[in-house]
Amino acid sequence: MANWTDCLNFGISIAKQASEVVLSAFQQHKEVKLKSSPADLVTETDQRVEKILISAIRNRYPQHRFIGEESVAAGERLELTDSPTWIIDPIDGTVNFVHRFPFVAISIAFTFNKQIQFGIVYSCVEDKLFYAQRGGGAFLNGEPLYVSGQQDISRCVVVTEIGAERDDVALSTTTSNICRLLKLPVHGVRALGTAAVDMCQVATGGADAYYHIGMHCWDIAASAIIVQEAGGVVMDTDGSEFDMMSRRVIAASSATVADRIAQVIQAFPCCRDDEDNCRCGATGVN
Ligand SMILES: O=P(O)(O)OC(CO)CO
Ligand SMILES: [Mg+2]
Ligand SMILES: [Mg+2]
Repeated sequence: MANWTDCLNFGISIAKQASEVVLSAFQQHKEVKLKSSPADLVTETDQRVEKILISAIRNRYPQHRFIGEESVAAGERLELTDSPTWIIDPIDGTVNFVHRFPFVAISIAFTFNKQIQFGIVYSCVEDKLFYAQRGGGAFLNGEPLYVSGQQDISRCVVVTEIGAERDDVALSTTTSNICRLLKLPVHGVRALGTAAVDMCQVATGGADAYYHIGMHCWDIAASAIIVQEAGGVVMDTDGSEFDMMSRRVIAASSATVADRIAQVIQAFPCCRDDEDNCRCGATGVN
């Protein structure tokens, strides 16, 4: 079996370099364009960082393939094959980036035979580097990470996002899911504005669970393996096996907590990332 450590180390080094671009633009005025909805934003820095990452990786690994948020938004086909593939979100938390709310991350996952081999989430402003390689444990700035192990939903801090979908069905489902969780009760519900960093909170034990319907593979693939390698559970919101293309995810400190959240929340219709006519995330509103 291939050992992808060289790729992981290269990914970490280019994520750190690219974060300099994010940080130098962070305090500046940004030109903002809309994508799939008025809450789905893109800036020149998102596009620039994705180009920097892809060209550096392509230079070093010319045979590898890519799924990049902004390349897909520009019309590139989203297709996961068995080839080594880098799944890139150049800025996870673009709304935060635009507003200078200090949680923005570069998220890089790597798959082979369609299985996630490693994940890197670099929370740029916090200078926190989360990473994990399959079978090798999860780390934050070099220190091992462990989930809380919490089994009791009524003692959980649960992280989620409101998301970019603002149609009536998505909004009412999203808000009623939060109400149902609060009534269980849980200790609290939180949202940092970046799915990648949200999920990494579960890996640190600072939160006990994360769930969302409507995120894309580039938002969640890297942090999914980080949560799993920290001892957590990642599954679909319907309780089935995690599928990064399904746009539904629960990441939790234990199977008990994940199952309880799956029982409580409802999903709204959301086309799969790898569906041919799914234009979710593609430039539609400008
Ligand atoms: O900022 P991005 O990459 O659009 O991602 C959002 C999801 O919509 C936050 O995770
Ligand atoms: Mg994102
Ligand atoms: Mg992004």
